[in-house]
Amino acid sequence: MLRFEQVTKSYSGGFVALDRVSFHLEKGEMAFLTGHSGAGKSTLLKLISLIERPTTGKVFINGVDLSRVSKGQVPYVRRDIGMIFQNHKLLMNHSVFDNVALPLVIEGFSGKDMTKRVHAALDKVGLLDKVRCLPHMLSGGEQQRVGIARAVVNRPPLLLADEPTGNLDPDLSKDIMNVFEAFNQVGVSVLIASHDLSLLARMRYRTLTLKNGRMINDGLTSYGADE
Ligand SMILES: Nc1ncnc2c1ncn2[C@@H]1O[C@H](COP(=O)(O)OP(=O)(O)OP(=O)(O)O)[C@@H](O)[C@H]1O
Repeated sequence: MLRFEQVTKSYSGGFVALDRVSFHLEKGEMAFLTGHSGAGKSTLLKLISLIERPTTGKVFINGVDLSRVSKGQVPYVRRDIGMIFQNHKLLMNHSVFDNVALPLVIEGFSGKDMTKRVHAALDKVGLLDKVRCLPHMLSGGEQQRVGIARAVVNRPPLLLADEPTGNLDPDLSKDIMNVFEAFNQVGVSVLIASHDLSLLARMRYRTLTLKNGRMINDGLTSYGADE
């Protein structure tokens, strides 16, 4: 599904944010990406979503070499990726429906087709009853779930989340993780960047650990939260 081969990313000025990183995320796999602040987590996600390009090395999604993807083809690659952010970037003066529908509007959907898909996505995150609300009428956890519904509304095979539980208390974080697990159980590949070590330890998924841009660990978490 997703493969990094010896990927290095230097930003202008020469700072090396990622240093020869290699890993493979299988189709239908769920994994965490962790590491200290500045370790390179967001940079790694940006290389997958083509916000940034590697300095050297290659990134593949479903066998497609992203270095061969031209600027004009970027939107087509992004269709296969659902992105979820910590601050969920909702349009605050638009309804929950409009926020979730946005990716479909961009793709040219309208009418019943669009409504059906938006309702299905909101149903999956448990927010069908909030469809007419404005985001400010929702709690932080609910707003995050709207962000997830928007990310999955065009049914991408890969979900990327950057600190999706950053502002949430442990119970709400667990709710959000349950939503990701439910998508994973129907075959969606999921990669979640998080520095919440206790959450990672509770979840017991494969964890990729970055330190100063190097991948220093790839395996089950061993933070020992509930041993
Ligand atoms: N556009 C940029 N130009 C120059 N340096 C950058 C740029 N983006 C990130 N960096 C640097 O690259 C390093 C890695 O940043 P990145 O955002 O990937 O880290 P992170 O692990 O996601 O950190 P955090 O957990 O704090 O979000 C940092 O030292 C950062 O300052």
